[in-house]
Amino acid sequence: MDARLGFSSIDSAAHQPHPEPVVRLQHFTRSFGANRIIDGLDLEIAPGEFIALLGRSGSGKTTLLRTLAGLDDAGAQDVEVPDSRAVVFQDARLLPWKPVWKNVALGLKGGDIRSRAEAALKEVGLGHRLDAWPLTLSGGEAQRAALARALVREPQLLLLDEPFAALDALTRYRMHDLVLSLWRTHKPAVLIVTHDVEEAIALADRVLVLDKGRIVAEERIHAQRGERAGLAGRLREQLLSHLGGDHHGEGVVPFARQAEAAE
Ligand SMILES: Nc1ncnc2c1ncn2[C@@H]1O[C@H](COP(=O)(O)OP(=O)(O)OP(=O)(O)O)[C@@H](O)[C@H]1O
Repeated sequence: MDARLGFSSIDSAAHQPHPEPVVRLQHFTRSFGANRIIDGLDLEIAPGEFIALLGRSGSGKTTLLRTLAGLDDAGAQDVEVPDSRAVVFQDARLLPWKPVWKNVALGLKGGDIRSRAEAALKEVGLGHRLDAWPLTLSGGEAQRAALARALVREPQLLLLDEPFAALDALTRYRMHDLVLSLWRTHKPAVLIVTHDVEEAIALADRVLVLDKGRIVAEERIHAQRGERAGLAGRLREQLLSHLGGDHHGEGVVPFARQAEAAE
């Protein structure tokens, strides 16, 4: 580990204890016709771990997320995931004919559904919009409602597919704070798909870079989230180099080793 920068290659993390993973993919492959979109991918996610998945357009991020979400039946037999999962997409996907609280309560079973939905909406800062119609919400509010709808189910795995991509920068930063606070409270494992390297660095315990359906780089970030601004520059450059690079099946390249070689 590079103590100055607060991040390390996956090699140095090998000595840490490994709790039983909530997600396990072993040599997972998914093709559409002749196109292999996910190519022999190995992935384990620990309980409560926060993972960011970066990758260029078409690298297979959404295909992987849909697989983990159970939205893609093909190959599902090779995929170990928890039963309790929830997904938040780039668009909030609220039903416009139901008030916000009913959107959050949709599909809930058991007693006092309204108060559970209400508590979730208060937690995301929407306690004052319980009876509002979805079309009257701002983009940020709609995503808050989508987060409430996901978390009211107390998922073990929360999947976020570019959830803040359509928001302005300030709203996005607020959503980052909100997601981190919800994550600390509810402790799901999280996988966020994003194009935004800063977002990945700000949020994740571990950043993966996907290219042509393979993980070509992997980075653990140890620094406290409030102290990440300083390491963003160098890590950002390294992650960007993997997003723009041509990998030809080299496998995972630990950044720290590359950094050492460069010094
Ligand atoms: N149902 C499908 N049928 C055929 N091809 C598909 C299907 N779903 C995805 N693909 C193809 O798989 C490839 C990867 O798509 P995917 O949406 O996973 O990429 P992505 O990394 O999420 O891209 P983006 O960042 O642009 O959303 C693309 O070439 C896409 O056209």
